[in-house]
Amino acid sequence: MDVRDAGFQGNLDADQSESQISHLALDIGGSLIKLVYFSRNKDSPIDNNKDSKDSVIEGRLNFSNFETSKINDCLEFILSKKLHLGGFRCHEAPDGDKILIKATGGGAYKFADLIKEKLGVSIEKEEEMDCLVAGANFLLKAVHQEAFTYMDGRKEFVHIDHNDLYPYLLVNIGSGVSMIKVDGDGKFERISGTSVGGGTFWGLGRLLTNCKSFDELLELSHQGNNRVIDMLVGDIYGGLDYSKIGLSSTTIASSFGKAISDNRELEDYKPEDIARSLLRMISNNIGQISYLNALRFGLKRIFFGGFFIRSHAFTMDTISVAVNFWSKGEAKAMFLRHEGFLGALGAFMSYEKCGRDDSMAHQSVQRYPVCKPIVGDKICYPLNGDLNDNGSLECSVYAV
Ligand SMILES: Nc1ncnc2c1ncn2[C@@H]1O[C@H](COP(=O)(O)OP(=O)(O)O)[C@@H](O)[C@H]1O
Ligand SMILES: CC(C)(COP(=O)(O)O)[C@@H](O)C(=O)NCCC(=O)O
Repeated sequence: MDVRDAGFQGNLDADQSESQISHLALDIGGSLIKLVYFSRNKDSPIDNNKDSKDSVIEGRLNFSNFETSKINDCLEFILSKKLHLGGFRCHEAPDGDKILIKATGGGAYKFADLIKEKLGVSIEKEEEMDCLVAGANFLLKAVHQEAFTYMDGRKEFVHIDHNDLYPYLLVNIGSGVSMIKVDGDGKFERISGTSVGGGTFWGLGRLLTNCKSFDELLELSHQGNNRVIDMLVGDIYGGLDYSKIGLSSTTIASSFGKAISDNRELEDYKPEDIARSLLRMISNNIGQISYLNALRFGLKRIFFGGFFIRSHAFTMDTISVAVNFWSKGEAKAMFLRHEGFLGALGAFMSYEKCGRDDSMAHQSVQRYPVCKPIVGDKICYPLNGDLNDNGSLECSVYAV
């Protein structure tokens, strides 16, 4: 994809018509459905010259998400914007299966029949790990200032040397957590995972604090103080560091450890403090397991994705501190601006395979431009903290 200039914008303009939208891809996970679709700029002509290798269509990649439990709202959204027409056509298929939409994640299996019934299109399933890796590689190669470090409240963009990107560890924190060693385009191995992930934080957090939304839980954690519930080294060592083994008095010795000794009930704790301890416990644990897996394979760079992160300062800070602490400063935690959309982007990129399929190349050439990452073009992003919700990425796609 030739990303010439990019910025995050709102959703589609109201007057964008169906003919301007193509390539809908879905990632239907345990918690959230992620959508990526391309919308052509109104003034960008569709180039029907199928012999040309260089026809460029300018437009935007749009990103949206819905809770998986509200899949019907998502399908209504797709219908209202006619996004379901942005699939690819398979002439050999029986009538009802002629339009196929790329989808990945467990929900591509679980909801295939519902989608067929409600949208009248079929799902072409793409493997989840393939998509995560393809999405991450695309972002790291094609989008300037995609990756950044976050430590002590400071965000620093990381220059990615395309000739020295691999190997790296990709940690996707969704409902559960997958850890993938990436060695190249399409070359990877899922080396580990843990069931203590984003679903755990949201599930336990909802039960313990009674909050009604994930954002409310994050907001609570922002205001809380984990020291009220966590048992610190200093609580055990009379306010002292345990310097012989490198633990300062403020290190958490036992997450939620004070809750056992206090004779206090759940309602005696502030929801803010519970949310803070929980977020810290889960982020710390993921950071530590990630580092141990990086160590197993000698990987120095760890990229974190998944909607759990939500560009949340405290989450990123905790993960970074854990990686830094355990690696003694050797390994680096890096985050991705499109953190939650790796799988959906990977499914989106897989439309390229359709363009290369001889049996339908003709139709694909004319109707469905194919994205080809082209590295090195500069993109300028507005730097604010709220880029990943329904933002869009301006780009050009090459029709092949
Ligand atoms: N609005 C939200 N509703 C629910 N969970 C959210 C929301 N925003 C972020 N999350 C977090 O993101 C996690 C899901 O991340 P995601 O990468 O979409 O995984 P999955 O593919 O399993 O749905 C949730 O478990 C939760 O921790
Ligand atoms: C099963 C999953 C790949 C599904 O992906 P998700 O919907 O959580 O993004 C993921 O939840 C996971 O890797 N869980 C951890 C399982 C384990 O290795 O213990």
